Amino acid sequence: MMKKNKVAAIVLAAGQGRRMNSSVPKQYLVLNDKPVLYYALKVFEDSLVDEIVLVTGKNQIDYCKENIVEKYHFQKVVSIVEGGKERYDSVRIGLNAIKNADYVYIHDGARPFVTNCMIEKTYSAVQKEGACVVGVPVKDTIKIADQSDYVVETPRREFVWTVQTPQVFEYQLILNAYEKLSWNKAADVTDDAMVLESMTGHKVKLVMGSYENMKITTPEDLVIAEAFFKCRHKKED
Ligand SMILES: Nc1ccn([C@@H]2O[C@H](COP(=O)(O)OP(=O)(O)OP(=O)(O)O)[C@@H](O)[C@H]2O)c(=O)n1
Ligand SMILES: C[C@](O)(CO)[C@H](O)COP(=O)(O)O
Repeated sequence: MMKKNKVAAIVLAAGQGRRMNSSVPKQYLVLNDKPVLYYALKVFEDSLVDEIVLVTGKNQIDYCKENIVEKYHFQKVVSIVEGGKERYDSVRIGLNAIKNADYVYIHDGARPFVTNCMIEKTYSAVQKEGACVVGVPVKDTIKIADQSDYVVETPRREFVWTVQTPQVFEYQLILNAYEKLSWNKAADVTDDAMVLESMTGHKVKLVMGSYENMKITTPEDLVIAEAFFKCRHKKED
């Protein structure tokens, strides 16, 4: 693939994993013999991305440097920075840590099943569209509810996707959007595309991801993720 642009990736690992309910933050839990965070870093390390900014939790920089970045020889990790209270704070810190980039990938360190194919597909899309996110069409029927749990709307399923990461943007575009984000709007933010949509109105293209590209969020997700790895090994045998 031809590439002359400068491409950066922010890998987020500064969350506390409250829903995982584990004393060790979920990004460091062991999955198939390696820390959860290893898998996303490995895919970005071996991809078209030029440099990676790793965003970690408070007092975790040295731990990550020794036990992940140096141990697994991730040479594209050019900086490790301490994240913020919410995901959007960590993204903003990550964006500011990038010195020079045309495009930026933003990825949850808690999503170990990102693939090189997703990275390449989104790279093609972002050069054309300026902003794209990986996602999958929903399989269930979705209901929009009111505050008392009564259904107020059933959107047509063919138009409903769940979105994942990576979310990929022209660097300056997403940086400007995050700079505009005020604290009262930030409270509702659950992904990066939403910041761009609400702050600039820029269109965001959906790119087909995979149903495997799950986020490790609650304890049962680890069981499912282990099963995915077992399945992969079986296929390789
Ligand atoms: N302040 C935060 C919060 C989240 N994240 C990262 O964003 C990704 C997605 O967030 P989520 O799954 O919500 O992680 P946690 O915040 O750790 O989980 P919880 O909401 O259950 O506490 C994770 O890779 C997480 O480490 C981050 O870098 N900084
Ligand atoms: C960005 C994200 O992974 C897209 O699905 C998700 O919205 C993160 O949400 P979380 O509440 O921080 O897990």
